[in-house]
Amino acid sequence: MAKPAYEPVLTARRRSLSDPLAVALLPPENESPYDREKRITAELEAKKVSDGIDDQIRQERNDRKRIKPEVKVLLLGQSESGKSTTLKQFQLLHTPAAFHAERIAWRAVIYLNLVRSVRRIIEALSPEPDIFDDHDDIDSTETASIIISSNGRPPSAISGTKVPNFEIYRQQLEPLVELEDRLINLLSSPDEDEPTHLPVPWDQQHGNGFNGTGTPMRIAPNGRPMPTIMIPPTKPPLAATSAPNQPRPPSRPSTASGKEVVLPASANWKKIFALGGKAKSPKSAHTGEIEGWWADPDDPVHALNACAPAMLELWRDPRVRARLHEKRLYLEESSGFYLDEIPRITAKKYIPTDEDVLKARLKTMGVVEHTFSILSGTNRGVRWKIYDVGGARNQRQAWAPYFDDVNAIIFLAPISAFDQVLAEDPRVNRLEDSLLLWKSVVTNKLLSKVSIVLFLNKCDLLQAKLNAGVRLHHHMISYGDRPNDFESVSKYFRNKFGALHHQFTPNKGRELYIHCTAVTDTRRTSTIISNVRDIIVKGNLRDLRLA
Ligand SMILES: Nc1nc2c(ncn2[C@@H]2O[C@H](COP(=O)(O)OP(=O)(O)OP(=O)(O)O)[C@@H](O)[C@H]2O)c(=O)[nH]1
Ligand SMILES: [Mg+2]
Repeated sequence: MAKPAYEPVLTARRRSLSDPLAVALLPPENESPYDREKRITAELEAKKVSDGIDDQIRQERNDRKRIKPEVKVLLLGQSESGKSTTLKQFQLLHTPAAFHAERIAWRAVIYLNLVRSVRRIIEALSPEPDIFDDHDDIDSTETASIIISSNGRPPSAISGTKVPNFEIYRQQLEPLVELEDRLINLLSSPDEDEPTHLPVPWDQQHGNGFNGTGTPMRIAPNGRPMPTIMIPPTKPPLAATSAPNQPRPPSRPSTASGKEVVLPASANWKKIFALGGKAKSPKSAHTGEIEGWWADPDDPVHALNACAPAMLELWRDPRVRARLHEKRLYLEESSGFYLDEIPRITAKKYIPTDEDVLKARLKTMGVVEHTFSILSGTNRGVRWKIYDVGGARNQRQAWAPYFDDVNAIIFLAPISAFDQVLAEDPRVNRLEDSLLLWKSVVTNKLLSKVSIVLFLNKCDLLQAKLNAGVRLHHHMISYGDRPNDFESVSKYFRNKFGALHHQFTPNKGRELYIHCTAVTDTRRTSTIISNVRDIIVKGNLRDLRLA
């Protein structure tokens, strides 16, 4: 009989005879060929089972190596606190190629931000009271940059500098009304006045891909709302402020009449580089030169470029600045940044810089998720999921489904907003709202095991505001007569938020990490993000080990 390929007996025979187990396993001396064959078959069978178990163990070990730890972070805070800007900083740090690839798509948003700033100036300069506005000069829907007069009088009650060129400016800049409508239509989904439902998915929209009919809230398969991004509403068109004899521009479509404007956050919209009517091929058929949007006569850049000299003159007019100051309209707090960059931004071949993108304002509706992995350093291989939520009051119900599943929260409180009111409710002070929101987050039992990092944000604006002489005490009586400088004020807020956490957290052992931030500042923010990342990962790994 042929010998089996495998001869375990030989192995056993080599064992030392002083080993009792080896002796016990030796085949009997007088083993018959039949018994031998039976024994070898049984031993082969046992080896197969044993090898199978070994393979399984090896496989599991490999699987364990492949499954990297995952960290889920939720960005929380009121609207305009800087959540999406923080997310952009994470993207810039960890997926810079993707961030840069999207840069050009922010062009339309930046144009709209600039156009709105200019229009707000025109409105503020108007000698006519705004007949469409129920709240005098206090814009009920877009208060990010409105400072309520500390003496309690509405800003319109403060008479002052006249701008003799107002009518010329208004006429020269009238094309911006139409341009604004175009940009809004380009970036929005209609009938989105209050976000009771999220817009239809991109691929279900009709026409040019930007306009479609609204359908009930988009829900992802996991039961969570799908992401969208929104642009803040505007005041009525310039027509509302025009002199009685001036012809009024045509009324705006419903999407633009002070309602929210929706920009889907799907990756698709970001692929739309051409903002005009025709998509351009990258190379001209005639010359072989690269062609872009600037070669498209319908692209908004042309209207913007034509208005650039008037915009520049308006913004540089000392009387205009004086009037804005009197009316306490600080455009620096919203998209005023672009006003200092008019020639660059209105250039035909303008490509947004990283800073431009970081400062571009889009209101978030729903929840936006960003995933990345850390490829180097001590936290190599950790997978991150960051959820950016809409912070407006009617968006906050979308937060809760994420509470039972996150490892960390970065809460943003814009402490420069101590003298501002909520866009969604002008009766509510922004800082009061932040404190209440903070309290509800730190009190929440579902979040008791979650690491919390607090960003006291917009410190750059706080500094500028305090330097300009705005006094915290006028808006927060409890501040008393402490010095009105940055150090004292930021320390006061640090203590106030810290004390609420200390008093109300259900987890007394939880350490709170507080940073004073200006999340539009990439250099400072990247250092903070690295620290925060380490803290969160350490906490998360510790929890995994304890589990
Ligand atoms: N100067 C300055 N501007 C900031 C800072 N943080 C955010 N911003 C600007 O404030 C605006 C609002 O920031 P977002 O990040 O969109 O705010 P958000 O919290 O995502 O707001 P919602 O999406 O409405 O919840 C943007 O124009 C930002 O560029 C900051 O620290 N300093
Ligand atoms: Mg946002």
